[in-house]
Amino acid sequence: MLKEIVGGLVVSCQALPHEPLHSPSIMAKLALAAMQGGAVGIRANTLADIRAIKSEVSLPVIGIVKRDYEGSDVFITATMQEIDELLESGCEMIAMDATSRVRPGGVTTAELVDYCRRCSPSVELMADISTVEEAVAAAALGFDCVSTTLHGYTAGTSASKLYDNDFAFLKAVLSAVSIPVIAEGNVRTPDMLARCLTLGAASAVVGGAITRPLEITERFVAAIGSESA
Ligand SMILES: CC(=O)N[C@H](C=O)[C@@H](O)[C@H](O)[C@H](O)COP(=O)(O)O
Repeated sequence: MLKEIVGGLVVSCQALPHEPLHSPSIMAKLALAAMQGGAVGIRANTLADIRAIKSEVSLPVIGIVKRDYEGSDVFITATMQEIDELLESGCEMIAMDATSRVRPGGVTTAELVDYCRRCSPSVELMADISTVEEAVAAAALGFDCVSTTLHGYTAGTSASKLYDNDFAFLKAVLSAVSIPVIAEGNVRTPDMLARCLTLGAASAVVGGAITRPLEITERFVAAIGSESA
């Protein structure tokens, strides 16, 4: 999959149960629109959504399963159960939380990588990281690529956004690891996407700015009146 997405745009098609577009068939249509618009890959959540997307588009899919567990902040592909669901989905790449946080049940990220490699060696693995140290650790564990997905979404990084200081975090990760780095998280405009690729990101994943109309509407509404202020 990595080869197919280098230099291109991956569109994340996700809607959680509390979101208006929550539905596998809607995610499949969003993926179709993304493909027709020129996306080279899709990122999607849950076995049901991935199945629906795969029946609608031919693009490779980065699969995740978001599930909350008591006693752990890890929610993106946290345990072997989620890995099993993704292996069943036929996705070409599995993304999992690769932060330094403790996983549910005490399973380690290294054990999950090992499990994926044994069960399905052809499925590529993406490490969703939040810090440079986690990116370095993920490369050492044998992940095929790292994604900046969780930068800004952990207790230690919540004050930061990927685009701060002209993508300073992305630059730091790019200089720290030799495996491909994917820019993901708050890439909100075409100019931002272009900047990430110019800086050396292998690809970028864009979600909300394309597939979450509620978020897009809120941004427009927030601008009302701001010109005169
Ligand atoms: C932090 C987290 O849960 N990120 C999730 C990871 O799959 C998705 O909710 C994001 O939409 C995705 O990372 C793309 O980011 P953005 O929607 O900002 O372009």
